[in-house]
Amino acid sequence: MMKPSMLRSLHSAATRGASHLSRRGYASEPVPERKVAVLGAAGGIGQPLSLLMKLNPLVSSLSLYDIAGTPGVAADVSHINTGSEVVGYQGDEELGKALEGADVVIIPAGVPRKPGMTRDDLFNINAGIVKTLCTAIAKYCPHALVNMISNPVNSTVPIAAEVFKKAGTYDEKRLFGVTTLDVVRAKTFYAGKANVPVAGVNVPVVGGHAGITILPLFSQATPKANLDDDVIKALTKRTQDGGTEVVEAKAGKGSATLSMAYAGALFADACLKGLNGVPDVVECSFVQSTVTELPYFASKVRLGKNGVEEVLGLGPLSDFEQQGLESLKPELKSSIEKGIKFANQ
Ligand SMILES: NC(=O)C1=CN([C@@H]2O[C@H](COP(=O)(O)OP(=O)(O)OC[C@H]3O[C@@H](n4cnc5c(N)ncnc54)[C@H](O)[C@@H]3O)[C@@H](O)[C@H]2O)C=CC1
Ligand SMILES: O=C([O-])CC(=O)C(=O)O
Repeated sequence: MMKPSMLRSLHSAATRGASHLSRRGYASEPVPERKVAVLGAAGGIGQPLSLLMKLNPLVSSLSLYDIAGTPGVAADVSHINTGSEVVGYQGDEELGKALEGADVVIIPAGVPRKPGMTRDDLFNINAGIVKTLCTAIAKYCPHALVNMISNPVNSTVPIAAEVFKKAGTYDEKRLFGVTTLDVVRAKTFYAGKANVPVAGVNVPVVGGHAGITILPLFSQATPKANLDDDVIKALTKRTQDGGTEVVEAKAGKGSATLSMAYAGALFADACLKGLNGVPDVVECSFVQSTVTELPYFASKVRLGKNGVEEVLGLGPLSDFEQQGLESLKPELKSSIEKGIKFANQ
């Protein structure tokens, strides 16, 4: 995955004038041409995410789509002196062109929460947006890896799967709910309490992406720290409520955008590395799963040339985590079923 140090090296590459980086990896190996499409590119997440993807040397073509505002965002981002070509597409009639030939499609299109709302309160608007966009993906780039950011992720991923199944293009290896922000938060909060440098911290986060369905596994966090049970409980709650913390702080002006753009860029980078054959790329993601009895579940996933290479198991859980796992299942199950039902109406 893209480490913070890599963002620094991307920045210095960009400031050196890195046109050659679109075709060359870090070890001077030629890397394949890759098209990445961002759907919702003019939004709060979409804009900084487009910027970060423009800095990624694994991207050769960056396609920025939204219902409005993309000409400006694309013109702006295109002036950055990295190698990728940037094209903006606006409105339904340009969606096909935006998607054609895409290797990775990132979807941050949809409305964000306001204080007092749950992610599920976004369902009525975002479910329809995701359904429309996935119908076009099935038509124009059926083999792309789809990175779903739009909430409620616990329902939008099943919606996408059903749309792809109906179109006859579903491949469970290619559909991902982006839960990377939960991991990013868990790492940050853990490093603070454990008093260790955050750059070396790892924390798996499993389950789903809403409230108690977000289950950080601090018992597996590295480096190990002897944190008291009440500290682990507080860290777990803060990770579960991380999105709400930002929604409240923004006081009606939306939800996490900058940290989400960072997390989305990390996950897309991991997908590109996997596609390019880089070994041992492992990230947590909400995918089709047999890890529990639920059909979709977030856990560590090994990424490869076809997307998901292996869905990894949960590993040993503490009693507290085991309880958290049992408590999250009913909510996650009903969010998944809601998505499936909507897509088949
Ligand atoms: N998975 C995660 O961890 C996170 C997910 N989110 C979710 O990401 C979504 C976007 O959040 P923001 O960027 O803050 O919202 P925003 O409102 O700032 O941007 C959304 C963008 O989507 C565009 N859009 C709407 N309908 C569209 C369509 N049919 N096709 C293409 N674009 C369309 C809008 O024009 C807008 O530019 C929300 O659903 C939010 O809840 C936010 C943070 C974290
Ligand atoms: O909380 C929200 O609505 C946005 C989100 O998913 C997050 O920040 O984790």
